[in-house]
Amino acid sequence: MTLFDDLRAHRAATADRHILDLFRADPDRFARFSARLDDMVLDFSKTSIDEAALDLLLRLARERGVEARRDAMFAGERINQTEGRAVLHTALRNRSDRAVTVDGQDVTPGIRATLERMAAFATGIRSGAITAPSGARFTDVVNIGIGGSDLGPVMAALALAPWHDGPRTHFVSNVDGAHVHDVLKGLDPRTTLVIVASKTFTTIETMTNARTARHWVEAAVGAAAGGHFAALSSALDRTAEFGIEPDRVFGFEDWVGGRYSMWGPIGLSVMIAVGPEVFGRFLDGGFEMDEHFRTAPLAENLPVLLGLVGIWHNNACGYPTRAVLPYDQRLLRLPAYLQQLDMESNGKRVALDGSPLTEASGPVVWGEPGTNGQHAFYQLIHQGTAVIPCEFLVAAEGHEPDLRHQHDLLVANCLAQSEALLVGRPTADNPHRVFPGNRPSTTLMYRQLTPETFGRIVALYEHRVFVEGAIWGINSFDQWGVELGKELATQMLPLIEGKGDAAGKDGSTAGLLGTLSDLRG
Ligand SMILES: O=P(O)(O)OC[C@H]1O[C@H](O)[C@H](O)[C@@H](O)[C@@H]1O
Repeated sequence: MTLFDDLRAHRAATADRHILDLFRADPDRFARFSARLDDMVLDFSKTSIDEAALDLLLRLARERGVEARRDAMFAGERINQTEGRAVLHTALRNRSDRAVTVDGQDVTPGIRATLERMAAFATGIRSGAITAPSGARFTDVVNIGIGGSDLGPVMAALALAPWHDGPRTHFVSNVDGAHVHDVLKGLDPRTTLVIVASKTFTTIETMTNARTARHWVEAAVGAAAGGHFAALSSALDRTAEFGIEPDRVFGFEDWVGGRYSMWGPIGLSVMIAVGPEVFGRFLDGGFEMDEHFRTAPLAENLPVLLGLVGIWHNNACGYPTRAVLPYDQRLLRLPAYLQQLDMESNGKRVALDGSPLTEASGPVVWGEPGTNGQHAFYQLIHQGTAVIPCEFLVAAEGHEPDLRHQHDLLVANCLAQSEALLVGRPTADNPHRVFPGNRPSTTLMYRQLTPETFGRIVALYEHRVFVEGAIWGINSFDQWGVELGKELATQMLPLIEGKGDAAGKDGSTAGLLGTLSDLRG
């Protein structure tokens, strides 16, 4: 019997019990099954986790070595074994005097120097001291990147909108020409700064969009186009090859994973939008969560507890998905961001040693902001046959004092939804109107979506993914599963261009290639 088996046995023995019974039996349940970091509270009392389950989960975390692995990460050990790399995105937001070493070398001075260069550049663009070669002020910034070089900055630009006082920011990610076309269509190349964001500087979508943007700028300003470009990458040889001036290149090391990279140079577009000071407050928030994760006892540790809730729902209850439901419009892109963070990190089928996993790993993560989701898919959450654990996020205060009544309505809806999921309406004269209730949710409540809070939220989820990955014994920091599609796309392109032969392709693919050529005439 493993602890996973014990958890399942405990779940089976208590499956008929209503979560409301847990509240009846324990008036302190909310206090006992919630945790706090400053003005942020994680409530997981509306789940079926009881004292015995929590004990087992905490034992599991210890048995699976979560603490040792966490310490190894912060110590700069090469815990990303399949790529032979350290995992040190936390170093990007290390606001302390502590050295962070990789192979005996303190990486902090390099990180600080890059951050200062970013700040000088961002300040220059914002003040107009750095202009286009013509002397024109940059009014718009276009970040071209995809995956980890896009989702974080896109999410942050919206989350930090109340602090946005710099040039307008735009994002191009999809290789679909519609994306770059539609974004550039509304802009003036003479006053646009293009930031090419790519850790590897080989990603075909980004390189293709970057070349398109280059032609667009060149058509307007000719040889001065170089002065409209900057690059964010860990491949400095390739940025030079692309023709980007070295003083416009902001580098980072291979121990920053793409989906963990928004804290450093990949965040430049955000820093230009909100300024280095506000960006620094975002880093402060991330650092605060790091310190908490490193030092708080497991039973009070927010990322650990959120991870254990995930393990309970996935491995003990067998719920294969979880919904992230921010009642915070400015977290609109959090679910998309988490889809990469969580599913690319923990969507794995083998353990660190290559042996097949015997436990289910990364669940499907999905969601939309409330209240919009309520008018779309909540029907299934309340009355569908699948149980979907819901993760609500909500701020006590909005940023629009004049619209306090709307914020009150927002918060009322958030609390009403978790209450409805819990309590349900089990008896009704019409079965179509029955709400079974007893459906689990967590709520993360914070005072306000400040830059610090936003940093804490992102770091909370990063470490939650870490905790779950450590418990499953997988490498959360590689992503081999994205490679095959890339390779096949490269091989497919000549066939799409009508230059190759579909012999050897499976019947469906050959059929679709035939259809494509028919449709194209
Ligand atoms: O930043 P880049 O090197 O361009 O990579 C962009 C993205 O593409 C890859 O396919 C990976 O799956 C992602 O983890 C990465 O964030």
